[in-house]
Amino acid sequence: MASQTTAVPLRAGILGATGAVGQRFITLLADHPGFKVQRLGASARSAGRPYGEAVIWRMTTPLPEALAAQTVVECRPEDFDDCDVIFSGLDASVAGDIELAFLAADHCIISNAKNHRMASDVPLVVPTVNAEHLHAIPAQRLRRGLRRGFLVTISNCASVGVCVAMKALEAQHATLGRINRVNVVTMQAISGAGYPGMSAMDMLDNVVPYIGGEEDKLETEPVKILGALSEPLLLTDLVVSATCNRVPVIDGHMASMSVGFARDSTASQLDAAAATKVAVDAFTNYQTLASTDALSCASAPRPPLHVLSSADRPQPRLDRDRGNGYAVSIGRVRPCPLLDVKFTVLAHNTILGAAGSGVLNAEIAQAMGYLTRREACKH
Ligand SMILES: NC(=O)C1=CN([C@@H]2O[C@H](COP(=O)(O)OP(=O)(O)OC[C@H]3O[C@@H](n4cnc5c(N)ncnc54)[C@H](OP(=O)(O)O)[C@@H]3O)[C@@H](O)[C@H]2O)C=CC1
Ligand SMILES: N[C@@H](CC(=O)OP(=O)(O)O)C(=O)O
Repeated sequence: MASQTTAVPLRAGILGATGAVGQRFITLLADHPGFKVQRLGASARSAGRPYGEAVIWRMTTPLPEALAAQTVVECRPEDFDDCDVIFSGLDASVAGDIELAFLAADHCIISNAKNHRMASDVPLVVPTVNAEHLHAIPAQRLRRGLRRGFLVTISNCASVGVCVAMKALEAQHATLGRINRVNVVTMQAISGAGYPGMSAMDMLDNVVPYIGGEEDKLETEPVKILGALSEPLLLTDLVVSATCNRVPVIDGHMASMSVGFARDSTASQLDAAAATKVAVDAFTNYQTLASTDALSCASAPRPPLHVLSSADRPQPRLDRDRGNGYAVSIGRVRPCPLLDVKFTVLAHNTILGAAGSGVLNAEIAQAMGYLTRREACKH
C-alpha cells in the first residue's frame, strides 16, 4: 500500500465550504501534508464573492488569508476539473443531485450528507471502524461506468462514537457474543444543526428531546457500517433503539448506550462483572486499520479510543479534542441490569463526526490506491 502523503499534495475542492462542516474542512486541511484546498463551492448566494466575505467564520483558528481572498464558485462539476478530490459539506436538500452530477463527471467525492448513505453500492465509512468498506469502490466504478471517480459517504455524526464502541466489542465476540440489541440515548451538540442552527432562546437553560430524522439514521446506519463488505454491502442482524436530544453544548455528541449480546453465545456464561471487564479490555485494546503503520495516515488517531476511568467522564468540553478530535472517549463502563453492559461514549461531531472523517477517509482511499491525481488516471 502506498503512503498517503505525496510530495505534491492532492488538490481538494470543498462543496458547502461556507457551512459548519465546510469551515471544519478548511481548518483540517490548512496544514495538511497530503491535501491542499483548491476550490471553494457554495450556493449562488455566496458564489462570486471572496470567501472571507461570504462566510461567517466560526472556527477558533484564523481563516487562512489565501482562502479568504479566494472567490467562491457555484457547485458545478466543470468548475472543479482541477481538483483530485471533492469533499462535500452540502446541505442535504441539494447534496443528492449535486453529488450525482460530480460523480457523473468522474470526480472522487467524499460526502457528509445523508442522501446516498444507504445506497447499496455506496460505502458508508467511519474511518476508524470500517475502512475496509472502501474496497467496494471498484465494484461501484464498474456498476456506474466510472474510470477514476467514486462516491463515499460519512455517517451521521451521532453514529460515529456508537459504531466505534460497537466495533470494539465485536472484536471480542468470541467471548462476549455478537451484539444484537443496542439502546442509545444521545446528547447532541448545537453545531450538529449547522450555523446558525437553533436560537439561543431555544437552547439556553434547556434540552430539546427531538432532532428530526436523527433516530431513524442512528437505528439504520450502524447496521450497514458494522455489516460485512460484499456487493451489495451486507447488513447484520443488529437492532438499535435510539432517542436523540439536543443539549446546550457547542461541539461533541455524547451517547449513553446499553448493549446486549446474543443469548446463545458464550457471553451468557459470563456474569455481568466478567462481561464488563471483557468490554473494558476490548475498548482499551481497540485497534483500527487507519491507525496502523501499514497505512500511515496523517490524521489517524493513536489510540482511536480512550477509556476514561474517572466516574464523571467523558465530558464534551474536556474530552472532545482527544486525538485532535479524531478519537472517541468512553467511560462509565458497567453492568446493565436490562441488557448486558452499559457505558457513555463521546465523539467530536464536526471532526470525527463529519469533516475529519472525510479527510481521514481520503487519506485511507489514497493509501489503498483508490484516490490519485486526476491526470494520473489514463483513460
Ligand atoms: N454539523 C454537523 O455536525 C454535521 C453535518 N452533517 C451534514 O453535512 C452537511 C452540511 O452540514 P452543515 O455544515 O452543518 O450545514 P450548514 O447549513 O452550516 O451549511 C450548508 C452549506 O451548503 C451550502 N448550500 C446550501 N444550498 C446550496 C445550493 N443550492 N447549492 C450549493 N450549496 C448550497 C451552503 O452555502 P451558502 O452559505 O452559500 O448558503 C453551506 O455552505 C449536511 O448535509 C449535514 O446534514 C453531517 C454530519 C455532522
Ligand atoms: N443531524 C445531526 C447533524 C447532521 O446533519 O446529521 P446528518 O448528516 O446525518 O443529517 C445533528 O443535528 O447533530
